Amino acid sequence: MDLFLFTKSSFLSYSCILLIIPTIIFIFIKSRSSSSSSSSSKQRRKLPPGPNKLPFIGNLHQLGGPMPMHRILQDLAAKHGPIMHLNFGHHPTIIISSPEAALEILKTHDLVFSNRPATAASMKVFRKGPSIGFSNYGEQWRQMKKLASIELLSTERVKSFRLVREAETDILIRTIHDYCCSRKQTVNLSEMFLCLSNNIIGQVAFSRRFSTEGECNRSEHHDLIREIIQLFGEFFMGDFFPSLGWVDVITGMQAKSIAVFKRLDEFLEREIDDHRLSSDDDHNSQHGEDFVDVLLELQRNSKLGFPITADHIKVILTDIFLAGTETSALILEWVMSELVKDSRVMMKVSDEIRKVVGNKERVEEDDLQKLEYLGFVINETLRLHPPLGLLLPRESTEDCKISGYDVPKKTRVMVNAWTLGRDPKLWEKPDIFYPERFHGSPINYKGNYMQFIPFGAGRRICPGTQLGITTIMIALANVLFHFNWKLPNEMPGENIDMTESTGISNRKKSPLILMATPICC
Ligand code: HEM
Repeated sequence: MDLFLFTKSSFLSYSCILLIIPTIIFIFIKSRSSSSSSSSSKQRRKLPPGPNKLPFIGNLHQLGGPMPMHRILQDLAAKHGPIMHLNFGHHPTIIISSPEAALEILKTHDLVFSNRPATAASMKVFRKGPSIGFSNYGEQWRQMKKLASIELLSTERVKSFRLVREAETDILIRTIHDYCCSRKQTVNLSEMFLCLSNNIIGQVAFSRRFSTEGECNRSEHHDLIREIIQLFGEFFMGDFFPSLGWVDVITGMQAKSIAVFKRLDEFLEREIDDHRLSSDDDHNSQHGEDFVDVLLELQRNSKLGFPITADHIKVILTDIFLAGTETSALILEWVMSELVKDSRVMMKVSDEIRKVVGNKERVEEDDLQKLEYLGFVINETLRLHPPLGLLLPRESTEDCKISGYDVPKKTRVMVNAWTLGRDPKLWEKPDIFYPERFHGSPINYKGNYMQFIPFGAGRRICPGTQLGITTIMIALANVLFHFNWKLPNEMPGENIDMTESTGISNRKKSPLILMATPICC
């Protein structure tokens, strides 16, 4: 069977259509004929699949399309079972949708499945050094991940950026206030949340804001990050059919990724040079050291026992920007969408915050631990809307058995975290947004409960969990403390558009535009 989903056309310039279409038809015919010839040769040889062989479902050539990939794979899993063998182009891939198999991949055989398959985009963006998110497992990767986890994203370091998060949240609240009271306008929360998380990461990494206070206009940097993230979701022919990598030259995809990478490289180079040139006295950030300071200091004192080059520094900063900006913003977008849709939960969580914070001017980070229901609301959103529905793909380094099936070396694996979070065998009424389900439940997002793995699990688990969750909690608590929210034009909350976009991250398709009413006026 061939499952052809070929609907995304943005990357095709008109002149390339002439070339691409015959190529696709050729591949289609070739893959059909090879699958039918192999099945007829199987019949001829009368070789039924062995007991350990994972049945082959078909070829999936997903180039975007109207449905997000995690949904397509969920539909297929409902038909073919929770462990499927598909080919993505030339790459044998298994898709995991059961908690037992996920546990085997992410925990029991974590080491075997700790590689990341290289993609055209990752090779361009990370061509200079070992990326934490996209490199294969190995000594260099271990060093980089340890460096990020201990020196940049540790509990202590995350706490040290508290003033940054609180100050940026204040700016967000002032901006919303200005929109709804002075300008009498609706609020584009999607843009504002992206601005917020971009500025928090900008401050934490470089002591720099990327947009003017009061405006959420898109800065050059803002657009650059968005373009890189989009690049990871784009179709590169070479990723599916390595021998057809030349098609990416003709379609302009290769030039596009080189150009984006060059802009990123120049931007990082400037930031690092500025930090090198400015003495400690000049350095006037609100929180002491930023990530570039920490990395330059580690480079100078060689404390880590391995050399850190300028390229290492750039790669780590790129990882953090790519992984840390959009993820937090899109969770905030989904939480607010779910709350507007369900007035009961909106009221309950807002009441909790207002009761706990009382007469204070704002919610501070010390208040967050008292906001139990807010925590449940965030968990429930992460269950229904994990930003990376398929986590990040992995690849096996040796032959292995999963749920009794043979999985050969170099097989790609995708774990469908989105499906696991909505499995009716694992969750009661899974499609209902019901934060109370986390009350008294031991289930958390730390990678030990396979039905709930929004941050992944095992060696490749997200190292930015704490920074991400703290950013989300402080922003959300303040947005709910200061304002009441509803859809514009008296539209009932249940009419909100909850359609998901396609691409690598699970965003809302349409921006979240709401009416805010300040509590104090
Ligand atoms: C709050 C929202 C976030 C979510 C839901 C999230 C989710 C994820 C997921 C699912 C993965 C892949 C895990 C796997 O393959 O098992 C990942 C990896 C990663 N995340 Fe996050 N993330 C978030 C925030 C952040 C932040 C704020 C940072 C850094 C500032 C960050 C840095 C990374 C890095 C570097 C990796 C690659 C880890 C590796 O491959 O070893 N993330 N994240």
